[in-house]
Amino acid sequence: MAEVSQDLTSLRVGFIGGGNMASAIGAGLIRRGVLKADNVWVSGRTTRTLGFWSDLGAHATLKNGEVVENTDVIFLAMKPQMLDDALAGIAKTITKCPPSKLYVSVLVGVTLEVLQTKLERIVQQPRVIRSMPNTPMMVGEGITVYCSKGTTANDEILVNALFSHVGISESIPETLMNAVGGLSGSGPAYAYLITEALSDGAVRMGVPRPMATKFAAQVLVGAGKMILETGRHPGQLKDEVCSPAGTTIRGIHALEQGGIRGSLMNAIEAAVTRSDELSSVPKLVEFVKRYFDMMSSSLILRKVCCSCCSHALRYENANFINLSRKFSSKSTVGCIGFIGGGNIARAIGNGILKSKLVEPPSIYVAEPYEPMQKPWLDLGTKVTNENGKVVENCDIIFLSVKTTALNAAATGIKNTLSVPVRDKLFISVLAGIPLSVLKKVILPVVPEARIIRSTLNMPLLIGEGCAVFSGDSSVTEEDIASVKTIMSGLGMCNFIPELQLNAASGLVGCGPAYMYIMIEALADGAVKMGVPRDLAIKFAAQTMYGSAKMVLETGKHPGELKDQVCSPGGTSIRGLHAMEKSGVRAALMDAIEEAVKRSEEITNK
Ligand SMILES: NC(=O)C1=CN([C@@H]2O[C@H](COP(=O)(O)OP(=O)(O)OC[C@H]3O[C@@H](n4cnc5c(N)ncnc54)[C@H](OP(=O)(O)O)[C@@H]3O)[C@@H](O)[C@H]2O)C=CC1
Ligand SMILES: O=C(O)[C@@H]1CCC=N1
Repeated sequence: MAEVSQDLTSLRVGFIGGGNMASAIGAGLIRRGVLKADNVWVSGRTTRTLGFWSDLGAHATLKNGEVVENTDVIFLAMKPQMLDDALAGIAKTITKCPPSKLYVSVLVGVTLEVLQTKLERIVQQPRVIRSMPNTPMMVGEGITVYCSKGTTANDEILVNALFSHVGISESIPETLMNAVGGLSGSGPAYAYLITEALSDGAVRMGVPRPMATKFAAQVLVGAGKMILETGRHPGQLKDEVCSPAGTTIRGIHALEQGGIRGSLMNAIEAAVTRSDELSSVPKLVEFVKRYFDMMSSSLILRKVCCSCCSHALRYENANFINLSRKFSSKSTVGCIGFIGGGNIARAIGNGILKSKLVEPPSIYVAEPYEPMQKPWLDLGTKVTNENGKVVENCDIIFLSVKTTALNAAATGIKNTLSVPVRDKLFISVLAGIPLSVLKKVILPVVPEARIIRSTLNMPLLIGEGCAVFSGDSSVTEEDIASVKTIMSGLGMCNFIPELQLNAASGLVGCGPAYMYIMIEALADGAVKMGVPRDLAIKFAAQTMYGSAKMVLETGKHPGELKDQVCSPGGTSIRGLHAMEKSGVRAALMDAIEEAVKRSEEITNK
């Protein structure tokens, strides 16, 4: 396996083709300090992408031969249909005979056999690795699979080390390359489309656009990471988000009615079919001809409007979002209580303990159901049947019972208090229950209680949650600081007006369940095309996670990021077409609408 710590700063790396994929790999590695910009050489057919590389401090040239002469590892990073042209470019511009070099192809569908045969035109016995990376490498969360021919063990170790610095990297048999590529290579495009559609659904229900896109991306980050870190089945994780007769199951129903699983499987099959087509040499030749015909007419267009066509990926100039996810405003919190010790309470409790905000004995949990008590006892927290005990001992109390159990929880407090209490901060996680109702139920039992209403999601468990809070004027600045401190290790935290809370919860609270079934469906699609199940689930989750992180870290529109994945006439656009035909966007918007309607039903009960 790769030695990720291996020092690669003296390695000289070349890219023939400096577009989207080369930028994701090369700029990702340079920005992480893995490669020195001065050791990177990049060539293009035109100057379109070269300015980006010069600005980065790399050597940019129109001569492919210069790249081969000056580097040890050469990435072939042009479109598959431009391979012949690029190799001819090397032969034409080389000034001295290239010694043995390692070639790494990122070309979708082009087999090792074809690569080797073609490379033999310029070098004897070429060492070649066929790889399939993806663009979230730019933020260090890519996936690369590769296979090789004629290489040495050191070549594989080196390439694995390079790719491992910017994400997951695995060697697989060549027979699986197209199938995995349909999931991981094209997958970011599906994930961006899903992000955009979730954001549209939330906007439709009244959430402002920047908030909707940020929450949608964080839901993908959290869900993907939950699968990768817990190793649990996506279906199991989905079940934990779906309360009986709750909001999420309504959303899931809408997704299933929209045929979401079939549609995602279709997307993978369509992309893999296109890879298989690109692997077939006669079809490739025919495609090259069509491509050149199209290119000659688009070159005329380019002359007319070259300023607007000349945008390459310019990540360093991109409007990076300062997420301020981890709050620095530290406020001290005393003991923290939970009335109701179920899934979401455990997610919060685990997160609090993981971030070492308090020790386990400072957490009090009232939970009557014995099997639910066990995990809390195992954590070393104090567990009781008496709600009153929790309220007496804690200043901040999470109300985390089922929505239908609110009145019973308040009665439970009243009946088990040994002394009168007042002036506590309650944070309700009950979907749909408005502040007015919460106050009516809590204030008679705990006078002067300040109440915050929230929607949180399960990826809190691994520090990648998304939480939204609302409170009225009784909630103090100090309360807000305490909430932010509690949330500091749990993920993204936002205060919003109560009016927007139901709409946001249709995305934030329920969203992970939508993601889990989509990850499961993407994995099913890859399994259908021959990828082993464990790899398929891991790659599907990582693809979702990495793509969502791209949206959050680059601040670019998901549509723009999606375009960077979709090569003209390539595999990803085939997959997207399959998804659009089955109405995936409408299904996702319906899911949010249904969940919000259910929240409103609960609110108005
Ligand atoms: N985008 C993605 O998400 C992924 C892409 N890939 C693979 O990566 C490869 C590149 O895709 P992508 O980066 O998106 O495409 P881009 O169009 O963004 O980049 C292609 C680059 O190749 C250059 N090029 C074209 N012909 C030649 C030539 N004869 N000599 C030197 N350079 C040349 C282009 O220069 P110019 O602009 O001047 O024409 C451009 O810089 C494809 O093979 C694709 O299958 C694999 C996985 C994911
Ligand atoms: O769409 C394409 O063909 C390329 C390969 C995988 C991702 N983008």
